[in-house]
Amino acid sequence: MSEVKIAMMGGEGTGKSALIVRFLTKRFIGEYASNFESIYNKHLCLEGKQLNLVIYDPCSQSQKAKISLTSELHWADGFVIVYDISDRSSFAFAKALIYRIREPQTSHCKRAIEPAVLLVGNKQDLCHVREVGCEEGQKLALDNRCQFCELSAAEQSLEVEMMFIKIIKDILTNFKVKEKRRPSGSKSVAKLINNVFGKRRKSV
Ligand SMILES: Nc1nc2c(ncn2[C@@H]2O[C@H](COP(=O)(O)OP(=O)(O)OP(=O)(O)O)[C@@H](O)[C@H]2O)c(=O)[nH]1
Repeated sequence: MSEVKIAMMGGEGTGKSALIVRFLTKRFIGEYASNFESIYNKHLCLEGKQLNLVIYDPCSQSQKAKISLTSELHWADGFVIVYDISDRSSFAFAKALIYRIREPQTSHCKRAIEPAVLLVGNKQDLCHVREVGCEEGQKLALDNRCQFCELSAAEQSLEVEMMFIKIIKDILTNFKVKEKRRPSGSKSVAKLINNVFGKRRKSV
């Protein structure tokens, strides 16, 4: 069974826990504990495949502490970066996180394939006090090879589900690309070994 690991990142109070709880339980409860980090597990079947989904929800901490992302970059297959459309500073922080994930030095951490990233503008129900335009989110995502959506954890259960499905599908596509690359690599190693031992056998 494939394991899919997602890290939820973003500024304080942007709705990371609310999105996870909405996805897992279809409920919005309003207040969520934020003084400890959590790992959620869910079994699901997608496109006929059984998956074990693991979601990491960090505890509330200073933005400076969160920006390093070192352990998350080693651990996660994909990131959901959340900002609050009614809070411009949370968008600036989302941007910093995306730049950190996409910076070239980061790629050596874990992979030859860059992680899937989905940028989420949450709290769309607060559009009357909007500080970040939808097109700004779209542009940030497009410029940095991320998916994008705007939604409301408070009001939109289906959209939240679709958002998680979207990032999971992107991660599965990355797994397939990795899988395709592996056999050709091992084939060339096998060929090399054969050549060496083949030659030796001949000379005996
Ligand atoms: N209006 C509105 N409020 C929301 C929405 N999503 C979350 N909230 C509220 O925003 C506040 C913070 O939500 P959390 O889910 O705790 O946010 P978080 O990002 O996990 O917070 P930290 O762990 O402290 O960083 C709570 O009061 C939620 O009820 C939304 O879609 N609309």
